[in-house]
Amino acid sequence: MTTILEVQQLHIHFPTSDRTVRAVDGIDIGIARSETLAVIGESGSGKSVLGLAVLGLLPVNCTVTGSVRYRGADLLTLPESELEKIRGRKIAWVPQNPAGSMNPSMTVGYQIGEPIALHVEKNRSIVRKKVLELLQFIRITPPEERIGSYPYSFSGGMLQRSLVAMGIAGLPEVLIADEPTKGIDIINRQAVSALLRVLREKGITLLIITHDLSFAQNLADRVAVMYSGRIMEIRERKSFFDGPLHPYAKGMLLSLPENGLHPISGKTRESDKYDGGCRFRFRCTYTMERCRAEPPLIALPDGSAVRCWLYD
Ligand SMILES: Nc1ncnc2c1ncn2[C@@H]1O[C@H](COP(=O)(O)OP(=O)(O)OP(=O)(O)O)[C@@H](O)[C@H]1O
Ligand code: NI
Repeated sequence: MTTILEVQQLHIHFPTSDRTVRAVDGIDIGIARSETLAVIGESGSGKSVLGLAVLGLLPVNCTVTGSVRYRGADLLTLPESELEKIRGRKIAWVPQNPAGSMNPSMTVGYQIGEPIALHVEKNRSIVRKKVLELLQFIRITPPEERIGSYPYSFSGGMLQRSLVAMGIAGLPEVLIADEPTKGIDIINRQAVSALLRVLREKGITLLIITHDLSFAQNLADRVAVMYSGRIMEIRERKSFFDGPLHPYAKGMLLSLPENGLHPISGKTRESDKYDGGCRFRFRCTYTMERCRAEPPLIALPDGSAVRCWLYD
């Protein structure tokens, strides 16, 4: 098993006038080639910022330490000219907001073709042929009619699928999808899920950021649960959904409608987060004296890991 992406001791902080937002606060994670990893966790836990770090697309107003290695090169220190050779070509991404991510004044076909023309093939008629194939692949048909359409004439689900097509057009090794099922109906969710499954079968490494647990369950090989900038649990998919270990992860599954919609009480308060103890202890039903000290990510015999003193 080859590790294609290796995140080590990653910290991404946003200094603001009155405090520092620790969006990512000490993440270590290795992603194997052809693996599908789902990153789940509540809003603001740092999922998107982690995804942006892997793309070398972090905003300028943050401070970053640690490393994100792709085939040995640290994406955090590579010069922009080198990053440009990787981004879009080797590591591509499907952004979070389909409506805002397409240029309204250019046809969808042109926009899907751009990464191909940029990275793969200069010949316009070959590019067009590949765009037609991609439209067929994402089931936007008939492709010959749709290739000249503008984004306004597409539904949210069609736009989302088009973004997937743009993401894979440059034939990347790694695809990062940020909330690919957000705001689209069940039919389109299934379509996006089916698309990503085909990519997975082709051996593309997938990093899926999602709130949608059933989506993660359908697709992922492993699941990483983030809370307040840290990974609380990282497990093989089936064992995670059969029995999550971390109290936050347990709470998350119990809050699903099919499990009776029991919400996790309390919410993350900024002041609770960074006193050196476990970030979740203010909402946890198992809190003990020890939780005043932040638990390490405790490795378990089956290769999974959980950040909780209960498992020490
Ligand atoms: N450019 C920025 N400037 C300042 N703070 C930021 C910036 N981008 C993100 N943050 C902060 O970093 C934290 C993590 O944000 P992030 O977008 O990664 O969360 P998320 O887990 O993706 O949430 P969601 O599920 O809502 O997309 C949040 O507190 C957010 O406000
Ligand atoms: Ni996000």
